[in-house]
Parts: sequence; C-alpha cells; structure tokens
Amino acid sequence: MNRLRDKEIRPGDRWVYSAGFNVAPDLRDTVRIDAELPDLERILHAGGRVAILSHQGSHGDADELDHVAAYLTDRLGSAVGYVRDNDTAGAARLARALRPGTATLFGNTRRHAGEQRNDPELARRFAALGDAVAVGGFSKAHRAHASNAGILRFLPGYVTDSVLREVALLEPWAGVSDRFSVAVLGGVKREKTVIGLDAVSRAYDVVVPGGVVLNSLLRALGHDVGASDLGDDPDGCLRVARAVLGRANRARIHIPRHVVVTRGGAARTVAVEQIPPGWSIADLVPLPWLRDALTRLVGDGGRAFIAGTPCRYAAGFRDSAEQLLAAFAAPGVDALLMGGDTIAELPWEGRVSTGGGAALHFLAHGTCPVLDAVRTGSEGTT
Ligand SMILES: Nc1ncnc2c1ncn2[C@@H]1O[C@H](COP(=O)(O)OP(=O)(O)O)[C@@H](O)[C@H]1O
Ligand SMILES: O=C(OP(=O)(O)O)[C@H](O)COP(=O)(O)O
Repeated sequence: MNRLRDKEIRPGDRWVYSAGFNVAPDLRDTVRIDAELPDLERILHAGGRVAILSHQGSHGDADELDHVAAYLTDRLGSAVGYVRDNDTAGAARLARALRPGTATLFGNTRRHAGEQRNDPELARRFAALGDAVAVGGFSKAHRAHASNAGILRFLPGYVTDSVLREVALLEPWAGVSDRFSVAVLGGVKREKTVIGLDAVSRAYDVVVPGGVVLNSLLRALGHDVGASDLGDDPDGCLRVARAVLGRANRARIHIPRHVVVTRGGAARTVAVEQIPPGWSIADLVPLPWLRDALTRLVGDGGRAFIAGTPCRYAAGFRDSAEQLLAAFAAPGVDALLMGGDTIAELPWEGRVSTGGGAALHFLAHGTCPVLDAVRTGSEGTT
C-alpha cells in the first residue's frame, strides 16, 4: 500500500487530503482533527499545497465545517481558509491558486448525494482539487465514498500515518485471545450490531450490549421495547440479533433483567418484560455475573473495548458506563474506546481509536474498504 510517509513531497505539489473531521461544532472533542495534524504538517512543511476534503455527518443539522478551519488555523499556525464549494470549477481554481505551504478546507462532502453513492462523476470533480490524495480519515475507512475511494480512480492515493497508527493500535483487540476479553457495544449506529455484535460474540469472552445493540437483542427475544431507539436499520439489526442469539457463541452475552427507562423528564427502573409503551431505554442494570466478570478482567489483566456508549451518558444516565469504565481503567487492563461520540462523551484518559464503525470493520475483517481502495487504486468493494 502506498504510504504518505514514503512519498517525496516537493514545494508546490498539489495534494487533496481526505480527512475525517466529523466532530461536533462546539469542538468538545478534537481527537479526530488532532490525529491528522502531523500528516498535514508534513505536506505543508515540505511546501505542498493542500485541499482538504471532509464530511460533517451526524451532529444534528450541522452542515458546515468552518469551525474546523478555525481550529486548524490555530493548531497549524497558518491561516486555513474555508471554501463551501468543493466540486465546482471555482473550487478547483481556488485550489490551484493556493500558495506553497498552505491549506484550504473545502465544504462538507456529504452535501452531495453522490458522495455516499461513490458517484464517479463527483469523484472526478473532487479530483480536480489536486494531483495526489493523502488518504486520512480512519473514521470513514469503512465507507468507500467518492472523496476517499472513488477519487482514487483519478489520482494516486497514499495512506497517512494517522490511518496506519490506528490500524497498528487495533491489532491487539482483533481475533481470539487467551486474555480474558470484554467488549461493550452500544451507541446508535447499525455497525455496532451488524458488524460488531456479529464478529465479537464469536471472539470475546463477554459482550455487554447497550444502546441500539441491546434494544435489538431485546426485540429478538420477543420483548416490547416501547419507544426505545432502534437506529437507522432496525430490520437489519434485528436480523443479526436473532442470528447471534440463535447460534453458539464464544461470548457470554449480557442481557440485563432490568433497564432504566425514560419519558420526558421522568425515569424509572423496570424489568425488561415490562417496558411501558412510550418509554425508552436509557441505561442497563448490570447483573451480578457481569460484576464478577469485571472483577476477573481486572484480576487477570485482560483486554476490553467500548464501541458506542452503552447508555445515554450525556443525558445523565451513567451507572453502567461508570462501572465498566472503573474496571477498564484498572492497572493491567488493556482497554480502548472507539468512535466519535463515545470518546467525546465518556470520561476516559486511556487509549482511543477515532473510528467507531471503521474500527469494528477492521477488527471483524482485518481491513477496511478504503484501505483496499488505496491498495488497488480503485473505488473499493462496498
Ligand atoms: N439506549 C440508548 N438510546 C438512545 N441513544 C443511546 C442509547 N445508548 C447510547 N445512546 C447514544 O449513542 C450515541 C453514540 O452512538 P454512535 O454514534 O453509534 O457512537 P460513536 O459515534 O462513538 O461511534 C451517544 O450519543 C448516546 O447518547
Ligand atoms: O462518526 C463516524 O463514524 P462512527 O460514529 O462509527 O465513529 C464517521 O465520521 C463516519 O460517519 P458516518 O457513520 O455518518 O458515515
């Protein structure tokens, strides 16, 4: 795979930098931006000219990336412009007019329907912003889109150190280990269930579902989950939840007997068979065997990860997360938190991966579609 670190960069070279700057506009967490600074600096210090492409996806109505440009200006110590257009002749002109050693952030790639469809015409227009692509943005490495995979049909691609660091970081959490292994899968995105639950229940000793993963499993067990969040692919998650429950797994899957449910400002703890209509699950109550498993994790010095918050932590439902995090932070435990909102919301000083879905894809398959696209120089496979 072509690596940015091996590529000679000459003054004036024109680069597209495909980044994963999908962070909340309040910049409460900047890990995803900070991770890419050394690669950007390498190009800029060599006199390269950089057109940055990123998406802004899952933060309410946020559509602009100007907050990121302001932050980059601050961290890189030179003005990073912000241009809303990214696929027009005007955008290409501005990219060509960049001075050596400077960067401009172009607008949200997700504004185009063709980004997620990996439309070759959109990719061709993105490609007009440079002569080579630095493929960063590990958090979107599971998405073969126009700006990170399709564009490689038109320009040579070089994987960044930020991505290679994540791949190396994840290695110890892949596959079966003789270390006691605990995985927490929560949050709201489908990948936590359709990739994470499916793969990790075969490889880990304990799986603790929360969020949509738990809600899907409870549905698969025949429970009515009231108004609980079912995410963006309820049927797909239900199908995988049923399949996982219907087969033999290495993991013991923690299905709580009680959950905390909310409606409006009210909250109460109920049995999973008795979730009232209109109420939604906000947290789970750990069973005694899970507390024993966490004691073993600490005693044995095992490995653990959280991909997706297990509860609505930011809304104040914190009990399960605090018990899990206390064990994960113990000396001797190797624990990793993965994903944008997970890292932003949970109090954690330890190791993190900027990818949620991407990290799970990598753990499940040993690669990601965008890494494959850099290898083959085409648009990837999914
Ligand atoms: N039971 C739940 N119901 C609704 N939302 C939940 C629940 N548990 C967790 N969440 C939400 O999931 C979000 C994180 O989901 P996700 O986007 O999948 O994670 P990440 O960005 O880390 O990959 C958090 O903002 C949290 O509030
Ligand atoms: O936030 C992201 O992924 P994550 O929530 O799986 O960590 C990435 O920016 C990918 O976003 P997407 O899941 O909207 O394609």
